[in-house]
Amino acid sequence: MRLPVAMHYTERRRRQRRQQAFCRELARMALRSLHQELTLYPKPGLVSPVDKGSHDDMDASTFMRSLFSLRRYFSDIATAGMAGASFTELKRLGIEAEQRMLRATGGINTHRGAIFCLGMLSASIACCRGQEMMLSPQAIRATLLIRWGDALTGHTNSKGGREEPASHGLRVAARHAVGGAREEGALGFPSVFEIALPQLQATLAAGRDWHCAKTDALFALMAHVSDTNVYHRGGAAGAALVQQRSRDFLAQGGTSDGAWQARAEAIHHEFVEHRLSPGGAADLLAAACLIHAACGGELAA
Ligand SMILES: CC(C)(COP(=O)(O)OP(=O)(O)OC[C@H]1O[C@@H](n2cnc3c(N)ncnc32)[C@H](O[C@H]2O[C@H](COP(=O)(O)OP(=O)(O)OP(=O)(O)O)[C@@H](O)[C@H]2O)[C@@H]1O)[C@@H](O)C(=O)NCCC(=O)NCCS
Ligand SMILES: Nc1ncnc2[nH]cnc12
Repeated sequence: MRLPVAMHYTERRRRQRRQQAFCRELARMALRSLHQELTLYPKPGLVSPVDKGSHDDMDASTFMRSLFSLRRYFSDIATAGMAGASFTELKRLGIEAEQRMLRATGGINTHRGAIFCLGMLSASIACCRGQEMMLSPQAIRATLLIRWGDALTGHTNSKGGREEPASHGLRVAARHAVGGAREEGALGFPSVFEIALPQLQATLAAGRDWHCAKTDALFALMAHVSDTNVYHRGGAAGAALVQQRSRDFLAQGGTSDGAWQARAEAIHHEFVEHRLSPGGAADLLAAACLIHAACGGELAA
């Protein structure tokens, strides 16, 4: 039986409202995930409410201003992703968000990696939802690669295109042959899905709390990721130090060891001494929190 036209219209409007509400909720999750990363301490070399880590031009309030400037962005990119927008459209939203972030922070780059990483993942989560798929890490990653994988690979290969000013990431990639954020995206964020998320889940499954889970996940990321921010500040020697300290921390049991807090704090001070800042790993931790939350996990306070 055919529904009357008015009923079709009402049903369509209801569905549209539900989808808009989902995109707004997803944007809130993305912001909460970034906040979850910011408030974590000890966090080697990184900014937290306790101190400025290895940075002298930004503190936690700079990050909070940046975070507020991204409110509309996450909801816009989710809406675009739900509608199956092209990568060109997502990139336009990403570039606008970068500009708003830089205005909010007085020109300091707080969240460029996060705009890219959590932005693409938000688009993918919303796209899954738009197709009424069950939200799972596998579905979100597969959707990202099917929809935008080719374009993300193109984005990696367009390194140094004339329209882009040479970023720290591009310079480091050329000098040290490391992939960085672009390669992460092109491969469907393996560090989020294969490193950080399983580590978050393993620590929680072992009965430790959310704070421990985030800490272990951050150390797992620092042990594995080629973080262009670390190379930019510390070169290959700095990157080797970050990986070694992180592997040692995990080999001693991570947060299952009674003295983990003191050990993490000592590594924090050592990184600050060397001016090292694993900002890429911090962004990827926030991305893993977002996937955890979108798939039904709790983001504890
Ligand atoms: C794809 C882009 C992200 C461009 O990346 P590019 O390769 O050109 O490099 P950068 O501009 O340097 O930015 C990359 C940022 O990504 C983070 N990152 C690093 N390594 C990884 C990694 N392996 N995986 C994932 N993410 C990674 C990292 O971000 C954090 O560090 C930031 C501070 O960086 P920076 O300003 O360089 O360093 P400072 O120490 O502060 O410098 P000084 O004190 O010396 O001045 C901090 O913001 C963290 O976020 C890298 O910085 C992207 O820019 C792009 O293409 N944008 C266009 C928009 C777009 O395409 N969007 C797509 C749809 S959303
Ligand atoms: N907490 C933090 N400190 C420094 N750089 C970062 N990039 C992303 N999060 C960061």
